[in-house]
Amino acid sequence: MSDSRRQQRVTVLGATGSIGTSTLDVIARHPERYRVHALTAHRSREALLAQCQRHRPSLAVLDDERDAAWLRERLLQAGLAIEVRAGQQALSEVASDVEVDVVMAAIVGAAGLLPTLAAVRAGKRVLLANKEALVMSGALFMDAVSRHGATLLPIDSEHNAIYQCLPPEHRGGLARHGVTQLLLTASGGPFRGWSRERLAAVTPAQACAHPNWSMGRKISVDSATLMNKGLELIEACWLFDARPEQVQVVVHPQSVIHSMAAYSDGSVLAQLGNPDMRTPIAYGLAWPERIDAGVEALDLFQIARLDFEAPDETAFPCLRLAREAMRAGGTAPAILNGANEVAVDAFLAGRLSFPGIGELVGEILATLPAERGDDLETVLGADARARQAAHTWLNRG
Ligand SMILES: NC(=O)C1=CN([C@@H]2O[C@H](COP(=O)(O)OP(=O)(O)OC[C@H]3O[C@@H](n4cnc5c(N)ncnc54)[C@H](OP(=O)(O)O)[C@@H]3O)[C@@H](O)[C@H]2O)C=CC1
Ligand SMILES: CC(=O)[C@@H](O)[C@H](O)COP(=O)(O)O
Ligand SMILES: [Mn+2]
Repeated sequence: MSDSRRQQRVTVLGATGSIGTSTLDVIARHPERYRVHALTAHRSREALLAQCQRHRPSLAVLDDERDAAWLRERLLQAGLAIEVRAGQQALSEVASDVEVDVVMAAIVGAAGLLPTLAAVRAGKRVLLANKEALVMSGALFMDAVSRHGATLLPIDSEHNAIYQCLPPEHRGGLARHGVTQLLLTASGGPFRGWSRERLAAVTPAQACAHPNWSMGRKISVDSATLMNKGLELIEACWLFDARPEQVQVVVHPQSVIHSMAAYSDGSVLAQLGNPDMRTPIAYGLAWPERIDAGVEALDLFQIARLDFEAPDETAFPCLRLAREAMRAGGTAPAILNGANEVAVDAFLAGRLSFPGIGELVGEILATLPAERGDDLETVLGADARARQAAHTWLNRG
């Protein structure tokens, strides 16, 4: 086996989540190519124990020391020599470990920023699902990718699609490669076509019932508010060196076209496939090769039609707020993201209405001034201030 075909050692951050379990599914199909080095979870100790028994990593990480002690004990009883660590720092350690080749960044939210950056700074192949990390720290994240020679592969289905539709060396300005626009598809979520009035009474269960994708609760709510598309617009700007004006959001309810790139000669290249995250995950793991992902072949006769419409930014203001935050620059996207995470938690806990998510994020963006966001301390400070202001807004009389 040549060096490029040596077994790759993979750390999966957020292993117990939707992306994490899909990643392990793809890895298990190719034992000759991949070996699991480390698996991490926040609190799901039973799920992590089952994954350790199945995938036999060298290391496992949980947030709390008591959960870690519980896992250590169970692994010992099972006769498995797996080291268990606890806490935030341990996440960055297993992401940057010299023995690791590939890191799947699949922790949800801002909690993924430091371990993902640790993987980037260690020059790993980083498979980026955790879009919030890039949204928060855009310039410094992309700068770290260049400076440390990391290989960044987008896993978010739309960005993975665009990556596949662009020429291999696309950085340095889209225009140089004849690309005129990126067409970012959106399903429209479970409330596509609903009025603002009707949205007032929606429940967390309704918001989490995505029409096409099975995902974690936070991103499902983001899809329902269109904040997911807003975060993805910002993500696309950083990944592909695009201005917000160069990214057009196209509602496509079937989620079969995962996104497109338009060229100056009139060509539009699209990537299609069944809505199954194992496709972009397999692409990221194997790039530039292709491997079986266990995904059913696309049957166009069964799909029969593909529809397109413009997003409704009146009923769903979060997309506009994200675009404005990207235009404002600096720490504005970190403020948007921090406020949104607090708002989504409050909505899921029954403390905020669905339209309240956009209202809260809009209010925090309007009140907190954005600063230049060139260093990590400033980004983390903006995130903390946004969260504090959002909690104050929620607790107001
Ligand atoms: N699901 C999807 O199809 C897609 C997801 N993404 C992005 O991928 C990321 C993961 O999404 P998804 O898999 O749906 O999320 P899930 O909620 O399903 O999983 C999140 C994972 O992160 C862990 N986690 C949560 N909070 C923390 C924390 N504070 N510290 C450490 N680990 C933590 C969870 O552990 P535990 O189980 O213990 O809580 C779990 O393993 C998100 O950024 C999302 O936007 C992007 C495109 C598609
Ligand atoms: C699978 C994936 O990439 C999600 O981000 C998905 O795009 C969510 O669907 P929406 O288009 O509804 O936001
Ligand atoms: Mn997506």
